[in-house]
Amino acid sequence: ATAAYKDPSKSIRVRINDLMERMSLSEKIGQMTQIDRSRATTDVMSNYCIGNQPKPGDRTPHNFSSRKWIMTINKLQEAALATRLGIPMLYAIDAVHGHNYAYRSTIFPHNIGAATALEARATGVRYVFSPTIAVCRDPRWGRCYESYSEDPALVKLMTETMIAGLEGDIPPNYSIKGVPFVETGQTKVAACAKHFVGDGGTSGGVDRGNAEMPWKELATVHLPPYSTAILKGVASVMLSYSSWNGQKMHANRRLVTGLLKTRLKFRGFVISDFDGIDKIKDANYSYSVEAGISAGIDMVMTPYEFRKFIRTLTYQVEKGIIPMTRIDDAVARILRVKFTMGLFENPYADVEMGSQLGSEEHRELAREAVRKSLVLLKNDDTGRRGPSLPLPKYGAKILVAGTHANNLGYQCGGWTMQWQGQSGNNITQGTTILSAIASTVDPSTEVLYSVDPSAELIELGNFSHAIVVVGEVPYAEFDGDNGNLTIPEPGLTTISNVCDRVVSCVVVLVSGRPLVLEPHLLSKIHALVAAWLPGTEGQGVADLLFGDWPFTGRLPRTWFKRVVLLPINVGDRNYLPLFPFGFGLT
Ligand SMILES: OC[C@@H]1[C@@H](O)[C@H](O)[C@@H](O)c2nc(-c3ccccc3)cn21
Repeated sequence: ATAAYKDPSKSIRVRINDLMERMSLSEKIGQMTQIDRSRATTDVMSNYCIGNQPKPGDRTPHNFSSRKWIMTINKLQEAALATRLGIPMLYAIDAVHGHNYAYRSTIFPHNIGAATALEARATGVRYVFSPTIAVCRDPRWGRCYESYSEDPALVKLMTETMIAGLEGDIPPNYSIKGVPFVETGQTKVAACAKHFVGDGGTSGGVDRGNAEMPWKELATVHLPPYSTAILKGVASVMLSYSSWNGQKMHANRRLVTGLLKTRLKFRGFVISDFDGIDKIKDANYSYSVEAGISAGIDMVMTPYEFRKFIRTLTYQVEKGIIPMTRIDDAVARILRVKFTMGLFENPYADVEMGSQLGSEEHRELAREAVRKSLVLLKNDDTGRRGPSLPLPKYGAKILVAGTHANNLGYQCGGWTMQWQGQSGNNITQGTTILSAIASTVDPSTEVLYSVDPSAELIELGNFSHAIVVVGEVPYAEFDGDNGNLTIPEPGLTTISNVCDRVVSCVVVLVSGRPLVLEPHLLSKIHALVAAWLPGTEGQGVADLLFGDWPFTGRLPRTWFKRVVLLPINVGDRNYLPLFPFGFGLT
C-alpha cells in the first residue's frame, strides 16, 4: 500500500506525522538545510538538502533560457526524489521586482505579485524570497526601495495584495489562522515575508544595524505587516540581520518563538538570512547554531558551509543541547508548506510555463505599474506656453540628456541580473526611457540625445524642450547605505547646464528614494518627475511625459529637505518636509 505521506487524500496533519515517524535525524536536519545551487551536486542532494538559491550576484548565465533553468532545477529535484523517502526539494530565489535573475524576464517597479509568480514558475522556481515588508523609516538605508513605504498602514495594504498575488487567494473558510497557504497548480509560489522584524527601523538607516526603540514603536510601526502576512497564509518568514535594542533578531527567541510563532500563531517556517546564524556571534559557531535554532529558526540558509552546520546541529541534538521537539517543530513546519503547495504531487517544473517569462502581457502590466508609480513633484508655468508637461509630440526640438536616459541597467536598479545590478542596455531585454521618448513623438519632432551636453551644443541647438534623466546608480543592501543622499554627479551638473539654457526643462529622477533637492537647483527645474526604479518598461515614463496617460502617483514616503533632519516620517510632530507623504501633482 502507498505510504500515508504519499497519499494526497490523507490530511496534511496525517501526512506530516507519518513522514516524520519514518525520518532519521540526518534526514530531518537535511530538510532544515538550504544550500547554494553551485553546491547542489547529486551526491550532496543525498543529504536531503532541500532548498537551493543562487547567492546574490550569482552569475546566472545569460544564455539561461527558461528551458535551461527548468532542466537544471528538474535535475536537482530528480536527485532529491531518488533519496530514501523521496522528499522533494524546494528551490528558492530572490524575485523582488520580477524574476530579476532570469535573463529576458520582466523587471517591474518593486514588489509585483501574480506576474512574478508566473515568471518564477516559468523557470521552475517554487519559492521566492519576497515580499520585503519592511517599513523603511530612514532613506539613508540601502534597502529603502525594497520597502513599500514609511507608513505601516500602506505596507499592510500592499502586503495583503502581494501575498495573494504570489501564493493565491486564501480561501475564506481556510482552516486556522496562521497556517500557510499556497495554491497548488502551475501559477503560484511560496512567499517569504522579510525581514523579521524592524529591519527598516535601524538608527541612521544602517543596513543590518540596530533598531533602538521601545516595544510600543516596534509593535505599532514595524510589526503590523506581519500580522497581515500571517492572516494571508504566508508560507515563510525570513529573519533580519539587524538587532532590536542590541539583540540580534537571529537569536531573539522571545520575538521569533514567543511572539511570531506563539502569539501571532504563525504556522509556516522561519528561515534565516544568508549565513545569518554565523553572524550571531562571530568565531563561536556552535554557540550561534544553538542560539539560532533555539530562537526558532526552522530552515537555515547555509549556502556553502552546510556540512559544518549539519555536523554541529547533529552533535547538539545527540547531546541533548537542542531537544528533538525543536527539530520536529522545524521539520513539521517545512513539510506543512511542501504538502500544502502540492510539491509532493507536482515536484517538477513544467516546460509549458516557459512562455510566461518576459511575456508581452507582463510587460504591459509593468508599463501600467510604471505609469502609476511616477510622481509629479513640480510643473511650473513657463510663461507664454504654460507648464512644461505634457510635452508636445509635434513640431518640437527636444534635447534628451543625462546618464539614466539610455541605460536599462540604471533604470532597473539593484537586484537585477546581478545582486548589485548593472549598467548597460544588453543586461536583459527592455525599453530605455530614451527609446520610449523616440517612439512616442511624431516624426515632425526632432529628438537629440547627449548624455552630458556642452553649453555650446545646448545653445546652438535652440531646443524648445529638454528632458534630463539622472539619478542613482544601482545598489543593493549595505552598498546602498548613503549618508548624504545628494543627486550623484554628473547628474547634478547636467541639470544645471541644461536647465539654465533651455526654456522648458523637465527633470526625471531615477532613484530608489528621495534625494536632496537644494532650493537653488529646484528653482531651475520647470518640471520634476520622481520615476523611482521603473524597470525594463521605460515606455511607461514616456506615456506620462507626453500626456498619453495622466500623472496619478503620490509619494509613499516623505521627501525630506535635508539629511540632517532625518528621520522624518508622516505623523511626526513638527513635520516639515519638502514634499509631504501622499503629495503628487496631477
Ligand atoms: O539572497 C538571499 C538573501 C536575501 O533574500 C535577503 O533579503 C538579503 O538580506 C540577503 N543578503 C545576502 C547576502 C549579502 C551579501 C553577501 C552574501 C549574501 C543574501 N540574502
